[in-house]
Amino acid sequence: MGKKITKNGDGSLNVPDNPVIPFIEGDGIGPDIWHAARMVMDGAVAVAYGDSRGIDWLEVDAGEKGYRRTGEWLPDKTLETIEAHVVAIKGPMTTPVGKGIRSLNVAIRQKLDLYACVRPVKYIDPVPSPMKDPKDVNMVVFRENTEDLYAGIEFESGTAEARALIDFLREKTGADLAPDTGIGIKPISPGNTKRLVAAAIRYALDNRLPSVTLMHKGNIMKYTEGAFRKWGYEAALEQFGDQTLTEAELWEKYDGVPPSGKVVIKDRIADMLFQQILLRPAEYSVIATPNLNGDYISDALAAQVGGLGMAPGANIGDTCAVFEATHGTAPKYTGLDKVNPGSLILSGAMMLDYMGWREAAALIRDGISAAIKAGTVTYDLARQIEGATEVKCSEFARKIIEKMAGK
Ligand SMILES: NC(=O)C1=CN([C@@H]2O[C@H](COP(=O)(O)OP(=O)(O)OC[C@H]3O[C@@H](n4cnc5c(N)ncnc54)[C@H](OP(=O)(O)O)[C@@H]3O)[C@@H](O)[C@H]2O)C=CC1
Ligand SMILES: O=C(O)CCC(=O)C(=O)O
Ligand SMILES: [Mg+2]
Repeated sequence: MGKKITKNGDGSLNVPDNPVIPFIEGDGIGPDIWHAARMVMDGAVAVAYGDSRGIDWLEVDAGEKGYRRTGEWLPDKTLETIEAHVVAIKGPMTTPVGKGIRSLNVAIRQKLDLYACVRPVKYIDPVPSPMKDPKDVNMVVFRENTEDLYAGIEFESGTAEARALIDFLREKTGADLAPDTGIGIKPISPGNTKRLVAAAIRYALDNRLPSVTLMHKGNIMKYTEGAFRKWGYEAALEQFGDQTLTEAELWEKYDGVPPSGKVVIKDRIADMLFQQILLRPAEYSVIATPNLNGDYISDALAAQVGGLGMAPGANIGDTCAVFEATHGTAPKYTGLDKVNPGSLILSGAMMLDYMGWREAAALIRDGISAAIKAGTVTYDLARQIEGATEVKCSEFARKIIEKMAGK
């Protein structure tokens, strides 16, 4: 029987050889990619450690399958179980557009205070890419995960609450809003900004990365996105004064050549950054940004290195972490065993790294690369690689396992 992972006061983990890891299968393509990812993670652990280590998977209820089983979309027990086991992994869950339940994915992040959404974007040779030089794309998005327009504070057009807010805004600001305006609130706070930016800087320092870019639209939204920029620089100065410098200091004191061991903190306005990640990707490394910007830029960056099928991610807080792909449920492919499981498999590799099982994580990354080099790929890559053989989601997983085993 498996044992729980536990966390020490300094944030380090105690990982038993047979950890219990909760998982949520997810909706839409969730079951297909989950089964593929589980197979690959188990395969990697077996190749790396033989019988001495193994994961004891524990399914927890959430989403459509959870609702069918319990009558609840996200039972409290699921959140308690994830928190108690410190590390978990999930497939994507459906959020209806313009009506119905709020996002369960977002609820997990908010309720467990998983404040950093970490999405590494790195080119894996030989994945097809629309970039001239895809190897220059090597960024990690640190997306604030608990507030911003994602907080879900909204007032529907025509409701008494929306009208009261419109009257309040007219009185306080003179804003002349149409009486049937719908309203969404964008909360951004210093505490949540600073802990996110601090996590991004710590990551850059630990991984010897050159810069952290604060991405914002602070010229237009001065007291939310503009404040994010201000608080980001403050966090750098207050918590990492000796280890960081601004772009201005870089030029004034170091003639543009960063001194070793220091991270350059810079900022860019969001729309402009979207063109720079295409035209000058080598200039960006870690990107720290509010929730909605982070949502947009992570899918755009995924496209630059092969698409959403290859885009992993993690939601990390002080007490626990939940790993998940960047993409959603891709409903038109439900049950077809067709899509690329690479994103969830690479999220699994991130999870194994987080647990300190680095050998298994490395095997997964090498195995994916080898399977793609062999030209056996799912539809999304097959349609871009001349002469490739299209395989199913589960077949791609088996090919990765074969490659990990050296076949
Ligand atoms: N964290 C989560 O759980 C998330 C959940 N969602 C939810 O998912 C649902 C659908 O969202 P939608 O906007 O369609 O975005 P999706 O990310 O689900 O899919 C959009 C398109 O991206 C491509 N794609 C996505 N995943 C893969 C994969 N594994 N392999 C290959 N291609 C892939 C497909 O492109 P093509 O058509 O070109 O083949 C697909 O049609 C919504 O309810 C949304 O709220 C969305 C994002 C995150
Ligand atoms: O929760 C959802 O349905 C969508 C969330 C999303 O797109 C994301 O977190 O990247
Ligand atoms: Mg998204």
